[in-house]
Amino acid sequence: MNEISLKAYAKINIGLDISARRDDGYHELSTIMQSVDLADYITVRKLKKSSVCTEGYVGGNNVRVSDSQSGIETSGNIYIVSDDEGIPKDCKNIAYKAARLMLDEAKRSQKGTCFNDDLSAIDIEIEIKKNIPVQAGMGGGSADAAAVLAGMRELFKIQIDDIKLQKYALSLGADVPYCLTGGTVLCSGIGEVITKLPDLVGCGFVIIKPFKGMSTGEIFNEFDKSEANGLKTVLRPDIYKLKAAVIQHDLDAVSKQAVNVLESIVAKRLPEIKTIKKALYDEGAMAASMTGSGSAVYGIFKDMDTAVSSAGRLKKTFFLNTDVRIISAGNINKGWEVYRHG
Ligand SMILES: C[C@@](CO)(OP(=O)(O)O)[C@H](O)COP(=O)(O)OP(=O)(O)OC[C@H]1O[C@@H](n2ccc(N)nc2=O)[C@H](O)[C@@H]1O
Ligand SMILES: Nc1ncnc2c1ncn2[C@@H]1O[C@H](COP(=O)(O)OP(=O)(O)O)[C@@H](O)[C@H]1O
Repeated sequence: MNEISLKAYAKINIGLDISARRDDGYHELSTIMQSVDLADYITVRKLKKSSVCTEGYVGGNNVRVSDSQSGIETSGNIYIVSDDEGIPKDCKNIAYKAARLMLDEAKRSQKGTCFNDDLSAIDIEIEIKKNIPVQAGMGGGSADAAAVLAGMRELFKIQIDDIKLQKYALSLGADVPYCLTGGTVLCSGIGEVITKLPDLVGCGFVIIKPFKGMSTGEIFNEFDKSEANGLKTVLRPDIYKLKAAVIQHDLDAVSKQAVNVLESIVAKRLPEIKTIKKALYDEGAMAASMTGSGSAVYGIFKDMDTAVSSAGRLKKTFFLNTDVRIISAGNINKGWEVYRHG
């Protein structure tokens, strides 16, 4: 097998509460995470060293940059190729970091075995076809990283268990362990304590992403400042009620708890959040809330057909000639899946 292709699914946060700030700056949170059927397409490819183009090679819309440009100690080049001009193509790409961990792991586990690949003779190309909006609170980069971890384990037949893979995932970012698991899940800790819940079936989502994205770190910083100034967000979800509602498949009760404590912070910077929520409610959404640290907002609709027709109407009417992206999506019970071996 020379390559593996995977879908890396986006997530939304249904309800997000923050309980504490840890000494390392991370925040303890509670949130229901839900995978949605909007995916980046990831291909991990083995390349013979000689077949690799020179550093900084530009082909079509794709840019390849080798990690030797990053100045870090490396063994084996990793190339990021993407149709999205906005995401990093070097060691700053989280998919790159995942590939580096797994390539090193492959080399360690190859020692003393009769493995087919001569790892010193190959480079890795990670191709990312981006569909998940960036800086949306939809975990796009985290999903890409999780797919690379899972894909490389299979491609190189690396003998590591799920526990170690989850550890690697957490070292990459707070959302990555969830993206390895996917589906309907209660996440706590900084995101790594994962409790599987029954699939939230039946409903549909309309997701609206304003043109401007949000940096997760900046939003958590502002949240801290707002607390310090006595502006503590008053609207909080009751996560216990939310969890119970998911278990009972009670979509009305789920909708009542779809509240995100980071939303008011982002809405101060982006007035569009309020406008988008109103438009979703006017369309009959059972709830409308920002996902993660923003800037995308989702509406919960009673079924997928209603979500699709509402998204169509919003595109043609309220948001016509407006710089927002409108997506209708259903839920899915996984974070990633392999769709091709090559
Ligand atoms: C807020 C959430 C909710 O699902 O989603 P996004 O909006 O990013 O999609 C996540 O907790 C984001 O997870 P992730 O995007 O992986 O965060 P990381 O890269 O690990 O951290 C980026 C920065 O966010 C802050 N951070 C992140 C997670 C967390 N529980 N507490 C934090 O304080 C830290 O300042 C950190 O430096
Ligand atoms: N594979 C990737 N896909 C998207 N963004 C990436 C990727 N690798 C690194 N990034 C950087 O991570 C930041 C956060 O991106 P993203 O994962 O979309 O955030 P969020 O989870 O908040 O939606 C972006 O500013 C982007 O430059």
